[in-house]
Amino acid sequence: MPDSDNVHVLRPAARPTTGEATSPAQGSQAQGPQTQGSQTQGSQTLGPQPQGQQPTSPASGKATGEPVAGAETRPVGPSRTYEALARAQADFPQSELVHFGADKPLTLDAGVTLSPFQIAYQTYGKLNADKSNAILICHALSGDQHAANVHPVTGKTGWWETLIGPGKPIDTNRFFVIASNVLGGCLGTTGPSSINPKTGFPYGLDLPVVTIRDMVRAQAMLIDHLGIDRLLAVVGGSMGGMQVLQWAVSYPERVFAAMPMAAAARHSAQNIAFHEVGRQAVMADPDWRGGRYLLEGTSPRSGLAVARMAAHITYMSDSSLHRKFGRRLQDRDGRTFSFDADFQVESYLRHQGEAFVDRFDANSYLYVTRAMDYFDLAADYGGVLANAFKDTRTRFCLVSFTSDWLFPTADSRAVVHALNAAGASVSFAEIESDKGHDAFLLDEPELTAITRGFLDSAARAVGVA
Ligand SMILES: CC(=O)SCCNC(=O)CCNC(=O)[C@H](O)C(C)(C)COP(=O)(O)OP(=O)(O)OC[C@H]1O[C@@H](n2cnc3c(N)ncnc32)[C@H](O)[C@@H]1OP(=O)(O)O
Ligand SMILES: N[C@@H](CCO)C(=O)O
Repeated sequence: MPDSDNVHVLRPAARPTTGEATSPAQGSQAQGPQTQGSQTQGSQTLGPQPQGQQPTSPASGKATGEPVAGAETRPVGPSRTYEALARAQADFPQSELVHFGADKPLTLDAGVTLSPFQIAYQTYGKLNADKSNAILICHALSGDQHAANVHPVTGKTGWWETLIGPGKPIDTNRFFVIASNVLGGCLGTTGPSSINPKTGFPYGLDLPVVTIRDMVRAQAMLIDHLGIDRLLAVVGGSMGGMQVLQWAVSYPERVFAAMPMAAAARHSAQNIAFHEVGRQAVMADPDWRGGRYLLEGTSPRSGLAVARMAAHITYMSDSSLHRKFGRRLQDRDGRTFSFDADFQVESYLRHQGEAFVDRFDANSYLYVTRAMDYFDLAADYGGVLANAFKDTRTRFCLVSFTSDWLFPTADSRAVVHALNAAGASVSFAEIESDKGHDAFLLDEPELTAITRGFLDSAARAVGVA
């Protein structure tokens, strides 16, 4: 497809040297993107490498792999290696990359424009001749574009391989599946750890605050770039579900089918409160340095890990925590009468915190949680959600989980009621599960069946073989 002078399709891999670091997933980009018609123009270096990509701080010589207090730590070396690899992805992702130049600024809800900016994305399957089989996948808070391939930093399988792949409900033999990293993220789409071309250093807090609508605007530019007028479906969970709803409202004519899971039309006061706790944990870490840790060669690992530990509890349910761990002790016969991780659940949370810090940027955590907090779909429609969906012809399928107390069924039901009031085509399933909010990421047979059925029906309706 034609690229304007200021839109460059970039390929991965002009990655900066990270000392002795080797990728746990080196060479493991499992399914090469198959965007039809893209022109590869090589990679582009946008500026000096952030100092934070070095395994140790050049400023202080201090190791960047500080553990959570008292945690059963992973060795500092490997953590630093993972973190350095993750940081390299911010500007040089192992993904398809589109760079929007000065002629394609992104207008943000904050009232400013962002230009230039880039979007990192993965595709799976092939776009058909009439471009009617494209499905956009929207990821959740800490997700990324690696929905169905081995992750370049962690070496783990894609986060939605339960649903995406050949013969799976989001069938890559039939559909052209696109997954992009959100604006404000840290895996290659412009975010706070990206190089600010005006200064040559990472944006940090100089990046404007972004919203879910901004994320969706940026995705629409990617979809334009791919030459796709209408998406067969937009699918996502949690923050991904917020993006799905925003797509249906912002671009109703471009979304044939929409499938928001474990989502809501606005972030609740309780959820904003949880996010604020997490942000305060990050900002209270002395190594956060007012958001300038990449420049100063530090890393707010403890703060971000604590933020993730607290958040992770909200992604599970009381019964799933009980089922997994109960009151069992971690590798010991009795209590130690100390503050070590005596309980398995403590050890588990510490592990989740540490693992998160290895792959996610602390400032991105601030930006992405903020975007979720600001989300309120009805706000621009006089507080009447049904008006946001007025005259929509998109067909919807909403999914919630019985044990999700973060985005409870009532939130999805409110969207369904609004869609009913707007006369929209909508189906809704509340799935019985004890796995809490993150159930949408797990192998849930009912979710698999519903997703398959809904997408098959959409495909039939538009004549996708
Ligand atoms: C949404 C997106 O778009 S992408 C982002 C999605 N990914 C995440 O959110 C990652 C963090 N979230 C999770 O791990 C979520 O619980 C899930 C839903 C994704 C995975 O759930 P499950 O498959 O049930 O995994 P579980 O919660 O048991 O965690 C397994 C991990 O805990 C570790 N673990 C389990 N018990 C313990 C313990 N007692 N002590 C220390 N670690 C432990 C396991 O070793 C495993 O580690 P690994 O992930 O590094 O291999
Ligand atoms: N656990 C998922 C869902 C959170 O809403 C994530 O971290 O993105």
